[in-house]
Amino acid sequence: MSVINISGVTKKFGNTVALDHVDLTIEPNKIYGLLGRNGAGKTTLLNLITNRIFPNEGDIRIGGEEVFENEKALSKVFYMMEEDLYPKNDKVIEMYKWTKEFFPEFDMEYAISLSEKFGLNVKKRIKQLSTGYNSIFKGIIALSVNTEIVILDEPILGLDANHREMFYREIINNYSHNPRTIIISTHLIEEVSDVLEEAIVIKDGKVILKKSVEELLSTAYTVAGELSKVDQYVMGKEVIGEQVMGKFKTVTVLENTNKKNHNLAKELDLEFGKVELQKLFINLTNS
Ligand SMILES: Nc1ncnc2c1ncn2[C@@H]1O[C@H](COP(=O)(O)OP(=O)(O)OP(=O)(O)O)[C@@H](O)[C@H]1O
Repeated sequence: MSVINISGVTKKFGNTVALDHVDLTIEPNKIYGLLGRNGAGKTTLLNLITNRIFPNEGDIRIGGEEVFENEKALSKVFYMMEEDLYPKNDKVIEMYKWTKEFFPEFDMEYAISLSEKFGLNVKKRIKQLSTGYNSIFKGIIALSVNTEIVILDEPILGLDANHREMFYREIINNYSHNPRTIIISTHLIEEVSDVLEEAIVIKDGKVILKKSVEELLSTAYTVAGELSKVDQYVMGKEVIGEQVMGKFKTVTVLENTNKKNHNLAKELDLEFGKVELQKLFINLTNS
């Protein structure tokens, strides 16, 4: 069963092909990371899913129904956009009330308790919020809205390290109480990697990968130790990153670990480690 179904979708802006025959299935109750370099087509895809723009070709369905001017299908989705669309003169609390009118499942109590937790004064006007607090405000709405699908486009824009950590923890906490489909589009891949179950990588308007993060991380590993021994170890293997510090070297190898590798590493006194999602992403999207 899928909640979002995208088939053969192409979107052009003049001569720019922002999305090129994209097929994608989003399953229920998973946290997805939508990853891609600048201009890859992430926002275009999210705008298409939420019917803000229309494809030149292809079909987009939510819960089996076409999204085009379909209020019922679209009411299942909440889209936290990077853009700021809230009226600047209104107060945070007024925006919470306004959201509840459109999304009756909006949990006001939770929104207010989150505001306290993050130190967001709900009596402030939107225009008085700093960039970070503006993201917190939008993030709180997204977490409280209780739609079947929640889309977050760059949700941690301007947040300091503490607030980012708090926000990621809150996503997991929220999801464990109320599993649903969450799609997070972000550039801060390493930070969000523990939150994600599945990664979707877009490159030049095409979906080049859709895999569980666990599976993805098992496709590579790091190995570290004395420089010459590491060089000996990686002979004939595909290396996608390396770091040298004096006589010490760490490399990222693109392959599954196996017993043979483990034995060889042991012989050479090398240590295995986990690859970072960011490293794999760079390798996938670099060329
Ligand atoms: N309204 C528009 N008019 C013209 N070109 C557009 C428009 N929106 C997007 N594009 C182009 O489509 C391509 C995909 O853009 P999109 O905003 O979807 O990328 P993105 O992956 O969200 O990038 P970023 O990470 O930088 O936000 C880019 O080449 C962009 O310039």
